[in-house]
Amino acid sequence: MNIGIIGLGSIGQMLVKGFSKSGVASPAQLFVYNRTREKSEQFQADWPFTICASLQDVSEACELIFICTKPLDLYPVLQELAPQLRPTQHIVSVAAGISLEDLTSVSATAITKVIPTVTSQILHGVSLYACNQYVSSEQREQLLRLLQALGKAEEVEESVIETATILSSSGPGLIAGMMELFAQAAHRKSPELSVETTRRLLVETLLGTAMLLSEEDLHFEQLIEQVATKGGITMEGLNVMAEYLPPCFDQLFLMTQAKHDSLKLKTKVQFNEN
Ligand SMILES: NC(=O)C1=CN([C@@H]2O[C@H](COP(=O)(O)OP(=O)(O)OC[C@H]3O[C@@H](n4cnc5c(N)ncnc54)[C@H](O)[C@@H]3O)[C@@H](O)[C@H]2O)C=CC1
Ligand SMILES: O=C(O)[C@@H]1CCC=N1
Repeated sequence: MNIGIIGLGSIGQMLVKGFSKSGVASPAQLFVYNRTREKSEQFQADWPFTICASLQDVSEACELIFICTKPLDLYPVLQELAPQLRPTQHIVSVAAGISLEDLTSVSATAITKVIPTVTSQILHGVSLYACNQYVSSEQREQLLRLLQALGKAEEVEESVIETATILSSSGPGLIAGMMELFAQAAHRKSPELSVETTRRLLVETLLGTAMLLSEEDLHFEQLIEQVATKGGITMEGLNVMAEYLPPCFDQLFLMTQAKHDSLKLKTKVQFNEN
């Protein structure tokens, strides 16, 4: 099956790499359209997909089409595609903050909302997904096979997709942000340890931690028990985090939800005005 990718930014590129590296689809099966063609040409050197000259070219060639533009650039793309869609085609929107209801209002055809993650370029991470009522079981299976090649796939209700997005999709950026603050604090305490060194120590620690949790199927609490010797040092750090981090994470969810909501308002205007 040919797969269309519209928008070759972080997520479009992740899909090209992930599908190709996993072998679930070869570059020959990928048809890419990006607003600026040069970007596609540069990327094509490593991943020999087909560059399309228009949305129509993608639509003619592909049964499954991922729209990977930024949320505010999605409406015009879907609006142009809608009249030419065949009943067998399946559209995937990866835009955070655009509801299936709004998407389906433009085209009463098979549409799935997928919230991917950049970590899927190395075939790890979770893709969240929710399908509309027009997606057939065969289309769902086909998509699931692709998403599972990128890591794990988890079907979620739209009512919780925005909270889950912060964990699985914003997560890599947020974790990197936390690690940078951790690295900087270590350097402030011991300036003779360069920030490069503190970062390097943390990356390896992050990798080992994730692998241990996953391979031994440990809960966070079980790992904490292994590390934090009773009456020892780690417990002091855990106590500080227990005091200061819950309000920080509550605020993080508050602010990211507010951003989701304002994005939804802006995109809803586009969908309702037309
Ligand atoms: N970056 C991430 O980790 C995640 C992003 N998303 C969603 O993925 C979407 C894309 O995000 P990014 O890849 O980060 O953005 P990006 O800005 O890196 O990429 C967007 C791409 O779309 C292209 N584009 C814009 N209008 C176009 C059009 N009319 N036709 C063809 N191409 C067009 C741009 O040239 C650009 O290459 C967003 O809707 C975002 O909400 C979802 C989950 C994770
Ligand atoms: O930051 C963003 O808007 C996108 C959606 C989730 C992850 N990245």
